[in-house]
Amino acid sequence: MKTILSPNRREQSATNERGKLFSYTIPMDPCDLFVFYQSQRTSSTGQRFYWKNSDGSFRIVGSGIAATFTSKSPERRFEHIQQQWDKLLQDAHIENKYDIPGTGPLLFGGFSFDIDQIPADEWSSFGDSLFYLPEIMITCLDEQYFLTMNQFGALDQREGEFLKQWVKQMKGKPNPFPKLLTQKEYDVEGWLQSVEEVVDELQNTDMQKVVLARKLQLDFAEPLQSETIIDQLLSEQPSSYVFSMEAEDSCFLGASPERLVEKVNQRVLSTCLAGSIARGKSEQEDKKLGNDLLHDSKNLFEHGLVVSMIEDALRPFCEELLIPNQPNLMKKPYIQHLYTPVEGRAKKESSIFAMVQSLHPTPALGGVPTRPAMKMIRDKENMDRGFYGSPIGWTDYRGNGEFIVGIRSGLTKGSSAFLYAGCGLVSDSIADKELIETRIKFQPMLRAFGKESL
Ligand SMILES: C=C(O[C@@H]1C=C(C(=O)O)C=C[C@H]1O)C(=O)O
Ligand SMILES: [Mg+2]
Repeated sequence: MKTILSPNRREQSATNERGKLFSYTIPMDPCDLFVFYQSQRTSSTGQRFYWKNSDGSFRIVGSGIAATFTSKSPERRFEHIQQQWDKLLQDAHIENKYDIPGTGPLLFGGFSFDIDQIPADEWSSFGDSLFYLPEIMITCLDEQYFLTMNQFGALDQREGEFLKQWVKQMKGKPNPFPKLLTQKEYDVEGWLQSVEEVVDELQNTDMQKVVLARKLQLDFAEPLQSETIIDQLLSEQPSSYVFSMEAEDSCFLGASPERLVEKVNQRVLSTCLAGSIARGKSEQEDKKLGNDLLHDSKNLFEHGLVVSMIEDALRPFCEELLIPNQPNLMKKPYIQHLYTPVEGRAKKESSIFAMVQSLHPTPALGGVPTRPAMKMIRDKENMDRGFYGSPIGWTDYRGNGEFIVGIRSGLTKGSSAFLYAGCGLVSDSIADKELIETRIKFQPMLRAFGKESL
């Protein structure tokens, strides 16, 4: 069980009990949220986050931490975060005239993949659950911009006006990458062996799917700056979610194609994503590969398990749920996936945290049945996934929010980076093919770190 909280963090958690929250939202002129993130390097490194949704219509950036939320009880972490959040909001003073999701007090953060895995040093700043209420936040929805400030103790509203003027003048370019010293692909032979062992279990037991991941380590000559990597992700993966969350000297970041759940008012969206194939070099080859994927029984099975689980997990929270019978293709640079969109109408009382809890982990990252698959991953993967493959996202004080699955992602810590990629194993998986699939999935993050390929 993990109980990693630095003294610093514990102190910040205590601010939750420090008094009344004052939150104040004002509209502002258009600005570049990423430039704002960069500009906060000196004042707020380790306390920033960035988020862009897949079509770019919604972006948020946060800087400075007004309060940190963690949970002392890993088994009840989803409820605990929710309870602390509700308590803080109960007597908060909120001035927000705008009915815009993602404005006003908002929590940004995520949960680790598996509370029972032995924690790795590199994830020590994240723990089992970590959420921030930012001091300063800029929200952009459909090109409307808002500034939110959160503080314990009364706020001087003139500060907001001052900030707005200051943001207008910001410019900047991220620093170039430091020199790459070494690159380590962890025990490939051992991983292939684990795949064989898992496939053997899948052939001889009731287990149907297990997702096995692996990691790469890159060591640089100097500490990494998260903006250098986000800048690359924003230009190279424009149709994915791009996210970053800093914690002390670490940053979890990535460009994920996979929405776990979005809730705005009563509208619920989720994504079933599993089953993969490379992109073609020509349009014709690309079409052929896509078509092969749409008809491949191994991939369709891998995908179908995700669809049924998501359906079962969301059904109790929704009055209505719409799920197409056949998957589509989702094409991203380097990879194409089988994709089934899910749409629903939430019951009035359904909370996004409860939905996240019931969805995590879907068989896109865990397996079927969930518990034995999780144990298999714990035993065979030989690593701590940390926040990789986990829910990461935001929720506002009105209960709107969105969480994605933190894949195509990596962690920076000081001058090191750890990249993660996995694949869904079923009974007819072939180890070498699955290895190639993980190589393709590493590609976007490797590029974001300035590398062409493995
Ligand atoms: C596990 C990852 O991706 C997941 C696994 C997939 C697969 O095995 O086909 C496809 C999409 C994701 O749900 C990853 O990118 O690391
Ligand atoms: Mg796969």
